[in-house]
Amino acid sequence: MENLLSTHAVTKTYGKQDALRDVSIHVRPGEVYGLVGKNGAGKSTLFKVIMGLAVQDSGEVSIYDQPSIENLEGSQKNIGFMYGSQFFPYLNARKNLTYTCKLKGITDKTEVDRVLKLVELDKVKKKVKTFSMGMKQRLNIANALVGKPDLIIMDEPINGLDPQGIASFRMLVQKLNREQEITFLLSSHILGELGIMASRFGFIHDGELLSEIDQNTLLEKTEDQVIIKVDNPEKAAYLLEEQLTPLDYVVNGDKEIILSDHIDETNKIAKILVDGGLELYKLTPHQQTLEEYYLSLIHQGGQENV
Ligand SMILES: Nc1ncnc2c1ncn2[C@@H]1O[C@H](COP(=O)(O)OP(=O)(O)OP(=O)(O)O)[C@@H](O)[C@H]1O
Repeated sequence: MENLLSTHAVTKTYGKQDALRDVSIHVRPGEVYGLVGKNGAGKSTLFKVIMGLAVQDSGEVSIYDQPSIENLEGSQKNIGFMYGSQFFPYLNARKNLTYTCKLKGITDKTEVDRVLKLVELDKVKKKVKTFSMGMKQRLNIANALVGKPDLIIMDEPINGLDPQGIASFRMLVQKLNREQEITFLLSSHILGELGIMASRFGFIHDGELLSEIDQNTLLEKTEDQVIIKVDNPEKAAYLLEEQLTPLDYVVNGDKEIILSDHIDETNKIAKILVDGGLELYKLTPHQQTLEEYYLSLIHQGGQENV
């Protein structure tokens, strides 16, 4: 089995609005897959289609490489979905999850304890209404874990968490992925965090999947660069173009020159600029971030799939 979950050319429109256009993603067993896209990119719509909560206009969803429509109910038991679950505030975690078991038809009396232990809420007795955001998030995960799914899907799971909550969430996902062999499909527009959590990425923009790429390839593609800040960027660009060829650079919104080649020649670059009478404020090596990579993909209109 190559893919635990895949979509094939899924298209969905709301009136005249294209929410998804020919979106094909491939989530392999054992991955933490990060679906990256800004607000309105189509992430939630894709998840709703996968879960059967919205109906696509065309295209297919496959679970274990089988079209899910043939065995929708059976297939979806393998998926835990976290989409802003609502809990009973006046009940504790255990009672809320007992209710989830009832809804899912799970009769095993040890299931609630098993999932509460996995998220370290087994000793907590208080009502859910007194939970912190981080605790609610762990309860959300426990809720998705009920019934031992192979895949957990979470839409914007780190929204609203503080930095400490985000770090604990990341560690919990990585622990469940490693120790319980659970595959995760997560979406986020907080790219820095997703960048260190996921092992593969799908980049979605305006309803289209621009690229699918694994962590190692992403590292190769997020190029090393040099950032230069001077008093006169136009003159600096002219001097550098004159003396370093070929030269690949852009000027960002802060009027900094971002060089993608000649990055090992910082001494030479400094000399060209200073000899040219420029005031040099900054000359620093820089590794492109996931966010910058995403923006460059949007700029190029997207291409490769790896
Ligand atoms: N029920 C709906 N009716 C009409 N338009 C919708 C509906 N749901 C989503 N859309 C539109 O479809 C597009 C994709 O929305 P979607 O919610 O999937 O994006 P998203 O990437 O999840 O963003 P966000 O994080 O802001 O929810 C947007 O332009 C949105 O306005």
